[in-house]
Amino acid sequence: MEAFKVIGGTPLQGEVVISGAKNAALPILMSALLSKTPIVFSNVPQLNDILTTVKLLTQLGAKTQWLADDELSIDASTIDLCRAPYDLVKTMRASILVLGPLLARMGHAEVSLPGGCAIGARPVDLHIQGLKAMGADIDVENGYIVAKKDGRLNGANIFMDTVSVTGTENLMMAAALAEGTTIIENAAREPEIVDLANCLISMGAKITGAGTDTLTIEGVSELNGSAYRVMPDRIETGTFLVAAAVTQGHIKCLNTDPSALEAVLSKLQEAGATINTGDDWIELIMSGPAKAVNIRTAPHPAFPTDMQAQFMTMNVLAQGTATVIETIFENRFMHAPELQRMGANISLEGNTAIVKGVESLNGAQVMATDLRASASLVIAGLVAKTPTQVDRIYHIDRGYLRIEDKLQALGANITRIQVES
Ligand SMILES: CC(=O)N[C@H]1[C@@H](OP(=O)(O)OP(=O)(O)OC[C@H]2O[C@@H](n3ccc(=O)[nH]c3=O)[C@H](O)[C@@H]2O)O[C@H](CO)[C@@H](O)[C@@H]1O
Ligand SMILES: C=C(OP(=O)(O)O)C(=O)O
Repeated sequence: MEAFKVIGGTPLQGEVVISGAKNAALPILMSALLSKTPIVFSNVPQLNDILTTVKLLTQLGAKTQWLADDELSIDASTIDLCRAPYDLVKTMRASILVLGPLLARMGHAEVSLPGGCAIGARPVDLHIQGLKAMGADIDVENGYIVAKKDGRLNGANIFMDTVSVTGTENLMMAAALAEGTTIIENAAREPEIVDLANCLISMGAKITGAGTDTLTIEGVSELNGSAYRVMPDRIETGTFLVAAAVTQGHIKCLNTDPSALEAVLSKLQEAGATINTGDDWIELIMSGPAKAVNIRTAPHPAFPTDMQAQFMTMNVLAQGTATVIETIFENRFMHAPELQRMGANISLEGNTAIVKGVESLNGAQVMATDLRASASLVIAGLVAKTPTQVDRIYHIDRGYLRIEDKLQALGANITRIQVES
């Protein structure tokens, strides 16, 4: 098994090129299932989750080909299978995103129920309810969601009880090929929703309201894509900015989009960072210890849950005491006990963490439990007084492209090592 060995003490300095967004690329690549023509996607990060997606699309009968490191061609004109099997879904929950497109295109989809994961139960009831409202007949059989519809799905008025990112994406993709108009209320407003909508529109879909809480989708009978460029990864960007802030460094993130990171940038400024931005870059300068900042996660445009763990590490070493409230996932504090093993002062009560800043952390052997928790532990390692080993980094490889290469280029001492499993 692989782990990271991190030797702390060097402020991050220099420039880092941000990759395409995992959470935008996943639904966008799945949307190729709706197109009768081949599409070339660019700015696609070759992350483990993306490779799983390519495997899934290939199993369904699509032809996929990497044309360059970050350029992928998908031809789904030939899909012939409608089943996403458990062995793929269990490694990547986002496989649920084939449900809407397959049902809309083929009138039939079988997708393994994802089950829970380290950060919470994560049900998919809203995906199912929305598709039922569009006329689908859906049952759960032997752990699989089995969905059928004779003819096209029907447009429907759908109110989502809880704001769900992939739920909104699944329904938006299904509605794009439905007969009639679908209105999704209380829709997610994340930038990745806007990116998916733009991709679908480039394929001929009629969608308005992306980025607001009401989406209107007028179904069309056929979609034909040609090319689409995935947006930059706002969470990778935020992670590098926090790493630079914690190490009191000075970095510039290139190929990114500051407008997708407003809540994160404003919290970094509150912590004492100087932030400069251009159209596609963000510079951060931190010349002293961070000030503690309170965080409350909530759907976009509020502070993203995917940045909570990284900010917890910043607060662990900050001046003062911070309250961190996680409102999206019921078990997303798994990094806290690992940070405590490095000397952090954190007390947990339900969905609230009280973090009292300490002067320094000691290195330790710690275990990554999920994607962003792993990032928070790597950041802690970058400033710990003694070496840190972060185990189970297959979590981090799901969402960060060559993170050790990018951190090394900024001056960090981090290496990938083999350890006994
Ligand atoms: C691939 C991807 O884009 N992943 C992101 C997506 O996950 P994902 O789309 O899975 O997260 P959701 O937005 O659906 O989850 C938000 C909340 O809604 C609940 N819920 C969701 C669906 C449902 O049918 N029923 C239900 O109760 C969830 O348990 C959770 O409490 O959004 C999350 C919230 O911003 C991010 O942390 C993930 O990085
Ligand atoms: C939770 C995340 O991803 P996923 O929904 O793929 O588990 C994440 O990107 O932080």
